[in-house]
Amino acid sequence: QWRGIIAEYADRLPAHVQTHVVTLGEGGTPLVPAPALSVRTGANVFLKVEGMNPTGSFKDRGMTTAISAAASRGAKVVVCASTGNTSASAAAYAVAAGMVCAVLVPDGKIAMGKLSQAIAHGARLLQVDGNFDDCLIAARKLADAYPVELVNSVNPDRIEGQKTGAFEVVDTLGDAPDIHALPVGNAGNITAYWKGYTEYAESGPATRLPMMWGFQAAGSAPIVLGHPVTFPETIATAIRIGNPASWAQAEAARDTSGGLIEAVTDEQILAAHRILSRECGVFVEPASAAGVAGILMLAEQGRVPAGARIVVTVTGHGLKDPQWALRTADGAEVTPVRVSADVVSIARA
Ligand SMILES: Cc1ncc(COP(=O)(O)O)c(/C=C/C(=O)C(=O)O)c1O
Repeated sequence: QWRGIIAEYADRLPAHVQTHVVTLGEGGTPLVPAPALSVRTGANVFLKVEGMNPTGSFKDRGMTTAISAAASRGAKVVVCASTGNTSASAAAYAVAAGMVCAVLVPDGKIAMGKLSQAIAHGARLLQVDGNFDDCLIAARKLADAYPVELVNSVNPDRIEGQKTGAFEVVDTLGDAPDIHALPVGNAGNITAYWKGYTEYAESGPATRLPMMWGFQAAGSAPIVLGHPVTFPETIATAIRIGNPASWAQAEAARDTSGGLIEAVTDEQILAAHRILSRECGVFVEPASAAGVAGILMLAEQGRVPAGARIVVTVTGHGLKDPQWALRTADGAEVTPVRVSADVVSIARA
């Protein structure tokens, strides 16, 4: 029985997250071979399916550690800014910890699945008339002015939890991959994976380090452009972030690993989203497909080393934002059937 990432990686996590453990069994997510992507890229591609976490995204890895640390300090209220998944996760773990949770989300720019989670868990929802970046400024002010814990990825306990994704990849594959690709929004996740890979290489069991390949949405690509984006725009609302909190750390991961951070268009994201569901059997929300869009783009440019072992983190479940499957479906095949009819012959037709 998987015991959650704090118990499974206790020797790799700080003591202060272990005195009062709050867990929903996060982590231990599937590493799925993706032959359809291997054929398309000429590499050997695996998907780290983070939608299989308790609240449907990788955020749970960092929330178990951040909320556990807050609980050990006797916190009663947690607050976070979010494009949706952080708030869904914070709301669930706050309930598990018996805490009150306040979330600040950009008005009208949060996917329904995520909003439903925050509401279901009884979070205090503050819809900010602005973007995620405005929400984060407000959340920081709240945490400065009141005795509430800020659980955004500026909180180092979040990064500590999220680095376990890298540990699991190495524990499953036997070593680090040649390349690790993933979406980049607030840039906590690329920072966390790089931290995990370097720790596993320093003291073993990894014998090597991957290149980190991060991908931003073209309409919301501050790190690619080299300056903040005041009005970020992308259908991948989870990564619609113009001024990443972990900007410098993401650049360090890119440069130290000899990797890259580039942009993919919404069209490329939606094409990858569809390949994942129609050819790999993995249903993700749009932002989660950015890493796959990225390796497909680089393959088209002849920049994917032949036979390279690539792990792509797909970060959130498709049920978070189901409209993208419905809207782009090419007319779902619906055949009317009367119960009395000979269903077999109809199905065969
Ligand atoms: C599905 C999904 N994929 C990728 C990202 C980008 O990760 P970071 O680069 O670590 O920010 C997010 C981030 C979401 C939030 O930032 C939030 O929930 O506030 C996400 O939900």
